[in-house]
Amino acid sequence: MILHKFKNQADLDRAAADLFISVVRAKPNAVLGMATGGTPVGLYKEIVKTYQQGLVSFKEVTTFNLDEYVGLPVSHPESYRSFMQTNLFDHIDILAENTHVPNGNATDIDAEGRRYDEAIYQQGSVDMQLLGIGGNGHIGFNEPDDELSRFTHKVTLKESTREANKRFFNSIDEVPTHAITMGMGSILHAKAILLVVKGQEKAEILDRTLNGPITTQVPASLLQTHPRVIVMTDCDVTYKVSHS
Ligand SMILES: N[C@@H]1[C@@H](O)[C@H](O)[C@@H](COP(=O)(O)O)O[C@@H]1O
Repeated sequence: MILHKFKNQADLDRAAADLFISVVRAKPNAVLGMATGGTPVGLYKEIVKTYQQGLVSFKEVTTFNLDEYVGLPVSHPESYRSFMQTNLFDHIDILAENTHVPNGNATDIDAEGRRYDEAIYQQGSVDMQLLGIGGNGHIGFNEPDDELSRFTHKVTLKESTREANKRFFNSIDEVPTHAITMGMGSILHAKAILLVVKGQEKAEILDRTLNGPITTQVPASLLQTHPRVIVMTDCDVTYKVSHS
């Protein structure tokens, strides 16, 4: 892993946006893995700014989002499809048919998971996967557990995750109880991964991600096994590169 620390979130957002933009400039038909939550909002704003300056085009880009709530109408402002439209897709020249978000309203969620993985694998692999991290170490919606799933699948959200996400809803009762998420295998299949972690309250889970044992109880710790992970953060953490 490579750890980049930033003094403020504005610099972090710009650097993260620049990394994604550099991928698209090098490969105009790049496949990008997208994330939702509070963390990527600023970096999506920076990408939109650069697009509006005419410095990058997304006409040939394909995107795959990590996850979606189960049972929330797509038109709900907090569906991850709505989030992506509002924060990014509506403001750039990406083709609608090239943007993929799992369908959380599919009648057969298992079949939807298989369809989603096949769509990713048809593209070869994701060139650059963006990740945030949950307070409990989840990535996508892969929650801590004794076992983790390889493929896109349905998950029951932990109460701590629903609590963390209730700030986007009127009350906890409105936060869905289930989601569909890319599995750990689909995520780790990406050629490169950018993990963005903001806020000192996530310093401890980031430390466990970087330096702790590789464990399914901290799904993000599996990133230690991937050869090309860049971490951008404003947290006060260190990356221990040896046992000493
Ligand atoms: N499923 C998403 C994750 O993809 C996200 O990285 C994480 C952290 O969210 P935030 O950036 O709002 O802290 O939780 C959400 O529930």
